[in-house]
Amino acid sequence: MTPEYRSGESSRRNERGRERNRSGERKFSATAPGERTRRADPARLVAFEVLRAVAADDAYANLVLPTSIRKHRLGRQDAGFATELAYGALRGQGTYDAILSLCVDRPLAQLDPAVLDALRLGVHQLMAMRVPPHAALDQTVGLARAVIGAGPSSLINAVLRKVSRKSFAEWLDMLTEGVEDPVRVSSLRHSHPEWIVRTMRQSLVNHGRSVVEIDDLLAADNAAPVVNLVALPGIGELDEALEAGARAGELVADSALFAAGDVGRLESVRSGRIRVQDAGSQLVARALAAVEVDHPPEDGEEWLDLCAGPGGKSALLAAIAAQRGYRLVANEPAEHRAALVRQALAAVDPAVWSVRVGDGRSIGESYPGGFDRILVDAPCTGLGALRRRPEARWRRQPSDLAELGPLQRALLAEALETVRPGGVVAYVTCSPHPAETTAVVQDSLRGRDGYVLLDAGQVLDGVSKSGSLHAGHESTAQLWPHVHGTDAMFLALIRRAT
Ligand SMILES: C[S@@+](CC[C@H](N)C(=O)[O-])C[C@H]1O[C@@H](n2cnc3c(N)ncnc32)[C@H](O)[C@@H]1O
Repeated sequence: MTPEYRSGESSRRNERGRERNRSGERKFSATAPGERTRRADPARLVAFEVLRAVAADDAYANLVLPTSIRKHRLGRQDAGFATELAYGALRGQGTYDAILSLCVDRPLAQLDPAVLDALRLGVHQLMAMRVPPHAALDQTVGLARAVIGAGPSSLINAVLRKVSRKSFAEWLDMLTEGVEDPVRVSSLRHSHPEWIVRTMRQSLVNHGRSVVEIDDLLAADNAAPVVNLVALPGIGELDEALEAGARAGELVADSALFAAGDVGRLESVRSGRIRVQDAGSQLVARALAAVEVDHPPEDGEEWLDLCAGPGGKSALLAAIAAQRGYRLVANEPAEHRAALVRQALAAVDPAVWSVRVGDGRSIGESYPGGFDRILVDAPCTGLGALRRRPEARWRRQPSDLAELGPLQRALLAEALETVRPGGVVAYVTCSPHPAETTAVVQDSLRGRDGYVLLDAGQVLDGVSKSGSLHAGHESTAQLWPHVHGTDAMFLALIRRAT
């Protein structure tokens, strides 16, 4: 069935895409579901398309969403509403399904997957978006009628009515009443799979923090991250972004936080002089650039980004290298990602950098002279960036860790062999999981003489604005979303003795 679009709805949305004029009272339409709207509100249709593409085609929400927003020509407010709805429903899926299980008369697995996605969208509007209940019901039924058919209208209407009878806090209390396992409680309250909750508890302790922080950490995963910007040193200025409403970043130099809409409207961003990059990524790249190298070559250092795609850290490193008269090789095995690296580096003098397309595990063969600084930003589970990838928590499996472990160790081993005496390797992941952070570093250094673990926390402090991040623990460093407002980046710095 071809969806029809309804105008006017968007005029009730405010700047952040939230709906205005919500009264405390729960009102429902007096009209029977079969007689109500058969049209899909374009913003809700976009959110529905995103959920369907994620579930049915294994798509990434952050890639599908902009395409769908463009296809349906959403304005800024509607785009904000669609983003909050799609991302919120995906992040909240675990908790929302638990609520729905208490309101549907059969196992959720027996529902048409499209109906289940429509219900999740309805629940998110009711529980987290302050959409008036009658609008959430009417619009979800209208969406379902337009894109799925009339069949499930009554079911959707009845289920969402049940959901709307309690507040989110009341549902959470009901779901967790009598549950003694703290992992299960956190999983239900913060919509994370139990294995990830367990992993995060272990990660906090492993990196010298307390397990009582777990709820703050999981809650931080559920908050939309503010867009972080970096002005490439010597190339970009933040003026335009600041004039457009950005505020200077508190963690690291040349950074800003931009919460004023589409960052693509800034010319400095379009030209690549300013880039979107999490402050944690900025900090770890700057830490590698800041640490001392023993006996640096007189004709300038050679730097390597071993796992460069899509090129965020390469761009920052290359800009710093350019300021110092150094050179950077950015290596990436996937051709399409190598193309993104070239794009990311385009604003930096091309005499400074080159891109190699190849497996990092054998890079030493191509560069027998080695490098003075090597960044190993290893392929990892990305468990430290769940707030950025709303569906990732449901897709990742504990078995991913076992698969990635040998690759992470092989890449770090190759970097340790390829770094020049006196040079430094930075091992970085956007995951705090001990299996891909400290265990990889310890295994790689075991039995290998002549390598020293530097105090990464101290080096990070040195490149931070405050001078005191409290990220270090036993020589390595771990940033956290709930503490630093960054992705959970891990950093180890290893120097090869001269
Ligand atoms: C975490 S990402 C790097 C992010 C990047 N440093 C940035 O800041 O934009 C890991 C990258 O490693 C690449 N990779 C996977 N296998 C690799 C290998 N064998 N050698 C080198 N890189 C590899 C992936 O394609 C991916 O682009």
